[in-house]
Amino acid sequence: MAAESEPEGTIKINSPCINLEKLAHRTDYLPTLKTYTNPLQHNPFFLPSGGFHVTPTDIVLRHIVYDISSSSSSPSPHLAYLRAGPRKQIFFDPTDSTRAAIVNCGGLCPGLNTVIRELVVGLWDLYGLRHIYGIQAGYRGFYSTDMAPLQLNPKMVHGWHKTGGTLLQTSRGGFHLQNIVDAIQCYGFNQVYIIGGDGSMHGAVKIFDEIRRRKLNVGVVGIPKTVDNDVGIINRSFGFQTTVEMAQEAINAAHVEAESAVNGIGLVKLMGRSTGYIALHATLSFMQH
Ligand SMILES: Nc1ncnc2c1ncn2[C@@H]1O[C@H](COP(=O)(O)OP(=O)(O)OP(=O)(O)O)[C@@H](O)[C@H]1O
Ligand SMILES: O=P(O)(O)OC[C@H]1O[C@](O)(CO)[C@@H](O)[C@@H]1O
Repeated sequence: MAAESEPEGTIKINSPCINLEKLAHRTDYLPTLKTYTNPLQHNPFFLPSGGFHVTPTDIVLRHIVYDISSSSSSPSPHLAYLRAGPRKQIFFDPTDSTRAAIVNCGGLCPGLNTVIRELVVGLWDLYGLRHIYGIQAGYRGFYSTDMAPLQLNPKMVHGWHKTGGTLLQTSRGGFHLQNIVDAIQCYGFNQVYIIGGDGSMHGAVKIFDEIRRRKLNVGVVGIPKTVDNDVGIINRSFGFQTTVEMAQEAINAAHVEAESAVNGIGLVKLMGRSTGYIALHATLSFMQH
């Protein structure tokens, strides 16, 4: 595969075998966007070793298992995605005016507070950001007059990973595209991190489309949240493991009851939507007969 980088972040692939999924980027409509050296290079607590940085030619294949004798199970060209991870050059000035917003929407999932905390600590300590805001109660928190964004810093989120639920609160509904993008513009946010399920991600795409239409210098990041672990292109969704552990406790309790009764049967109903990974993993790891 021959690949040629244009500005950092965009890439031209010359391979009939790889079909790289196009990722919308601000350079599509802001071609002269300035780049900056990633501050991780100079962080005294973080020394990136060789091969640490992800380059524009790093990809992830959609399918990793193929039968090369069968044309039907070997899609051609192979679908691939750009790999996420730290780049040597970044498109935000970390020391200056960059303002980040974090929002979570939809239902609860174990680990939400941990993800928010890690984002805040990572942005603050590793990238040097000093303007990080938590949007309260989902999408409506961008524009609701009674819920101003919360200014976050590592001290404030110190113990958040020990608390369940989400300390930013969450909600469904309230997706008003123009109000949300107006608020992003008004608060001067340049980075918007959206933690949510499929509904939230549909919203994230619409938000980026509107940001592109207005030609704003704002990056939108979708962080998939599903307790069901039903997103095929990631290894494991956060919260899934905790859910499996809790499910095992329920199975264990039902098992004890069933064994203590004559002809006893324990029945445990688990969530998991159409995939059943929670039931599968909890049952396999319990393995009592
Ligand atoms: N198609 C869509 N376009 C824009 N916004 C959407 C869309 N679907 C849902 N949303 C918005 O995204 C937010 C979360 O959606 P939803 O309640 O469906 O949860 P979710 O993100 O799918 O998470 P969960 O898996 O927990 O249900 C809501 O504010 C909702 O209004
Ligand atoms: O509220 P609904 O549409 O019944 O969704 C329930 C589903 O939501 C989840 O709790 C989380 O996606 C699934 O495990 C469950 O099947």
